[in-house]
Amino acid sequence: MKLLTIAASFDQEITDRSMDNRSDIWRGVDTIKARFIDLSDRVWGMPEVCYTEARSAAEHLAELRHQGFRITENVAGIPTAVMGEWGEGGPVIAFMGEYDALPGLSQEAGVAEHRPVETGGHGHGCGHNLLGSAALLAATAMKDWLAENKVPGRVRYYGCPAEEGGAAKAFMVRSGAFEGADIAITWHPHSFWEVAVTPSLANTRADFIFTGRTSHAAASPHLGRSALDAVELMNVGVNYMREHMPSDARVHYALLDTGGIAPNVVQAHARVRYSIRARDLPGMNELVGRVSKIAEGAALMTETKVEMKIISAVSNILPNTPLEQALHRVMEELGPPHFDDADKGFASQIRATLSDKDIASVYYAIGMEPTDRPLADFLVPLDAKRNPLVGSTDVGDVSWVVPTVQVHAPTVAIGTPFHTWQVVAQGKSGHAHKAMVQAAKAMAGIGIKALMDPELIKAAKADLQKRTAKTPYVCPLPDHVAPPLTMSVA
Ligand SMILES: Nc1ccc(C(=O)N[C@@H](CCC(=O)O)C(=O)O)cc1
Repeated sequence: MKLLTIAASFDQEITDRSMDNRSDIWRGVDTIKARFIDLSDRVWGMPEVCYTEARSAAEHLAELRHQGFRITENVAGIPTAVMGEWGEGGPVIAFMGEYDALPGLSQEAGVAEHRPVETGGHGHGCGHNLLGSAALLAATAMKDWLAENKVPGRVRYYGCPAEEGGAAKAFMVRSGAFEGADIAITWHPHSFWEVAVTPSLANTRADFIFTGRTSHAAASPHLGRSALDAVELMNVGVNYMREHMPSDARVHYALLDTGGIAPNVVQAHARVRYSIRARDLPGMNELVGRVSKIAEGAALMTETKVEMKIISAVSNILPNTPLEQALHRVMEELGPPHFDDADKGFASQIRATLSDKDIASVYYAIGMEPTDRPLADFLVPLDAKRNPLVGSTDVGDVSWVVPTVQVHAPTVAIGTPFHTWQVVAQGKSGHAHKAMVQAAKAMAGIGIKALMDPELIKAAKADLQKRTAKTPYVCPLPDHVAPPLTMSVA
């Protein structure tokens, strides 16, 4: 902490001192950022999907050890989940990182054309290489600041695997891993520089496993009962349900087992995975019930048997107004990343691979008319007239038990759709590195603000209390469901 030279009034003193804290911590981020940019690039180069992030988690663990955090491995019984804590007493500020990749998105870095490194290989199509590394950078800068200024307080870094479909944070919340945290801070790569205020959908992934009876499809079709027919009928039934569900609900499916490759063998087994999403848990549970009735109907029609197996589930995100407002002020003070001509040049090449609709769609989400800028150089107003187009995230479950806030930082050319090769291609770019450092500064900035201002933590907790008073958190994971550690290898 700097000694104060100008202090016109007590209020002024508080403001000036907290400004000083933030500029100190931002300098701290700059001092150590190179290690974390390297970490992000290394994780980019070892893309590992859903619960198989052994090397990526080991990289994060090694950095936590190097920085002197107290380590908890195997969080919630998940081998690729890790937690580090540093400090004593005071409030507990939690930073959450991710490092899982996506299947099928292998792509070279730094080129503006689709060029897989390895056909069918994985890739960081959601930018989680940057996500985990910048969250660890923020946690480390905060730890250094606490050490230097001898301020009581604890900082935690949660290394969270399997955000893409594995709901790791929901399992971690269920196991009590977030107990004791006063606030939770994270970020996500994005087109824009803003406080993340868009809601997310509660989401359950469930497999419907049909069993029939095999038979010769020409000689004795009347003796066979087709599990594949049942899957087809179930999908038709669900497609008819669509008209009669809330317009913001989403239901989609993937065929995991179609029963074999021979049309002349009646398919005795088939499996379809559903993702069933709604704006809140009661809405989602109702839809899960309806989809499961349709599955039973399909089994009845085909004289097959059906078993429903929940794979994972996440809650919707609860906003936190005091934290969002405080973070917005921090991001205003900090400003967007400063991109240079090389950054803008590469982003313009990526932009040329996008359609006008891709670009219009992200501007529509923040209620703005499209511009020609390749990269975001402005802060989206907190009260922008948003038209959110939303997915789901396991950050949702954390937000129900700990006041949570998230940064969006512009790691990609404006309009880049996520889960595409273009995100992977930009994952080690100059603009992604600058945006990840800026995200770390915003996270460390709000972290230090909360740590030094007990009123902010109190207000954040009161906001959470108010939002959950009538609808307490009920974990969407049934008790018997364990983390689906082998879901991506099955
Ligand atoms: N800031 C973001 C957070 C999540 C996602 C995302 O694509 N999540 C997946 C994961 C879904 C889940 O966890 O249930 C999805 O919506 O399909 C994208 C941006």
